[in-house]
Amino acid sequence: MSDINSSNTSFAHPGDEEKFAEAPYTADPRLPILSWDNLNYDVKTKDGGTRRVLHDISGAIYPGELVAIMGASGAGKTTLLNILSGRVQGGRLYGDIKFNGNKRDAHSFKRLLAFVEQDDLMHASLTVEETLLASARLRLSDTKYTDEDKKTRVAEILRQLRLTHVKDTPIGGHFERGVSGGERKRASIGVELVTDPAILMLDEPSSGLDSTSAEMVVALSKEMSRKRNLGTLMTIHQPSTEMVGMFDKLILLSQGKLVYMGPAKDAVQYFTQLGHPSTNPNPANFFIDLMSIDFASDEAMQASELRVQKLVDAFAEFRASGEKLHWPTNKNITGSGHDTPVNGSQDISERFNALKPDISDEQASLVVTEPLPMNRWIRETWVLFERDWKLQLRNSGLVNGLVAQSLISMLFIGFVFFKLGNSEESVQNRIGALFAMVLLSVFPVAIPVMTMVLSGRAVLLRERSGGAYRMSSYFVSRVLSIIPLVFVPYFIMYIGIYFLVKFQVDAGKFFIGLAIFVSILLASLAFAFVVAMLVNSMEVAHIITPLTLAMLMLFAGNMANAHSITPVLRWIKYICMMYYSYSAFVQNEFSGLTFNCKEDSVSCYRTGEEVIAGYSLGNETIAECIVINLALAVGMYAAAYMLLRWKIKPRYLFV
Ligand SMILES: Nc1ncnc2c1ncn2[C@@H]1O[C@H](COP(=O)(O)OP(=O)(O)OP(=O)(O)O)[C@@H](O)[C@H]1O
Repeated sequence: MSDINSSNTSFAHPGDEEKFAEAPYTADPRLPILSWDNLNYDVKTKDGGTRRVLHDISGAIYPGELVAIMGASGAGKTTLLNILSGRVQGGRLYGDIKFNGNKRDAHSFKRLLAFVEQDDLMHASLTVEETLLASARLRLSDTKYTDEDKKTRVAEILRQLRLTHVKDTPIGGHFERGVSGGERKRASIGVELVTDPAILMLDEPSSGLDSTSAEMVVALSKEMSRKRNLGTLMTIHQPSTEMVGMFDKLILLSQGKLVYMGPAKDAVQYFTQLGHPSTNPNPANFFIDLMSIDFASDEAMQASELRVQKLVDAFAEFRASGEKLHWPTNKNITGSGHDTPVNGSQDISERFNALKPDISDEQASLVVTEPLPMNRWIRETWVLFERDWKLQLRNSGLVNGLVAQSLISMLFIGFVFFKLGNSEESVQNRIGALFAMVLLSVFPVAIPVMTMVLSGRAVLLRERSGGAYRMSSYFVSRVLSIIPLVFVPYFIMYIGIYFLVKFQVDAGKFFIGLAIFVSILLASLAFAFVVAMLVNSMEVAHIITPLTLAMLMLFAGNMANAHSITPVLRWIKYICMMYYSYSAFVQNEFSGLTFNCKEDSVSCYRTGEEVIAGYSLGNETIAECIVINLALAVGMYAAAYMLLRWKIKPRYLFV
């Protein structure tokens, strides 16, 4: 393949030449933006063998054209799209893929690829405009674009995708009403298009949409391909006749083999020439019927397998011997009718031969395809913080839940242990109130925070695979945006409980208690992050979190005496944030207190120091307890971050 002449670089937006001058791709319509040759993909079977899922697939896509991958269920459409987008994991991949005529560089390829997943993974409570703007702010360079430029670009994309009228409507999701399915899909496309990609790939963009919305998505994809000179590739299950008419090229797959790749409008005629005249007014249904395996009986299966194999062989022969077999029309390969400067007499086999790469049967290497970050860390973190903060405030269930639970807990504890005084009974009540405070700073904090962090995982995966930001920016912004959300209602709870219960009226003790409270809240949040990063399933997380916390609670020093725990398990208290905060709370509150024991009392603590010693809670000073709790929190945040990096760094097969 010829080298790309940089002078051919085309600019997506007139007037933006300066900004796009560094675009590392050309959009010369005579040269394929992506070509692939002899792709073979094997997966492991349960019996330890291998199964070939894709067989010798070759093809190419040119700038400005819209190509559909079609085939029956299990034909290999998604696998091919994943391989071409550099998203396939596991198995063995052989062959060659070239981007712009050259071997792909994982980082720059990902930057120039817009991949729209089948599920529209966006934050439900952000509006359409906010969603696109966040994508633009994160994925466009600040040195090239001002914030105004980014807003202008988003407005332009909204207009092109016919989304301006719903720009202030939330995306919506399972539990909240938002834009329609078709609008959501178009918003997903917009999120990817803000970066000016060279290639747009869409996995089943019509799934779940009514026919009108599906047609609009395909029509807009075509319009975008033309206007922006994008090579657009989509998998599609059973498009309508109108949709088939919009595609420039079709890639027809059956059982992982290529049955046809060429102009969409010539496909019916091609099969007619092979002795299979169309039997269905919808060409897509005709192709699927022709390529499907009939499992009704052994005979039907053999007959259909034979038919498919003949089609595969015929297409291979067609490509190999282009001298004899020509396309029914002499138009260029794209068949798009747009101004493609391709020699009109050139036949398809020549075009395919022109794509022959110099390397073949190359086995894929495993790479971590992380595009390089676009902006400074601090800016990226700030954009993410702003978005997370907005998302959290709009999560009324979470905000109201945290406020309600802190107020209810405050009133409940406050009035159960109201005005403790210094009676003999007040010792038990004080102990109970302090332990309740510890429990309330752990369970009701860790569980909702873990749920919130885990529920954002799908969007994180999508954004990370597009290289929208650094993992550290995500982590820091997530932690920082959650802290005030939890701390504000819990501070109110602390103050309320302190004065209702009437702990020692002493400013020093009040603020030391507050410091202990902060340390346990930080540790609880860190614990929630560890669980959210450790597991993938919400169900498992909801079992693990309360179970682990309930186990740790046994070591907090209230239920079991810290000194008398079975030696083999005693070490657990040293990693138990509840133990340190409870110990610190008890020392802070009881030191300096005296109690009025009844005359006939036999087991009355006379001083607070006796209580601290009786519960074996004075081993570490208050300062040590706070420092250890903070160290535990830092350790857990570090562990959560390492887990995040490990989990969200999928190793893709890349050729
Ligand atoms: N990693 C894998 N392990 C095992 N089998 C796999 C793997 N990847 C793909 N396959 C198999 O390859 C075949 C093609 O799968 P693929 O998902 O690409 O089909 P598809 O044409 O997209 O189907 P559908 O339209 O139903 O989504 C299927 O039989 C699938 O089970």
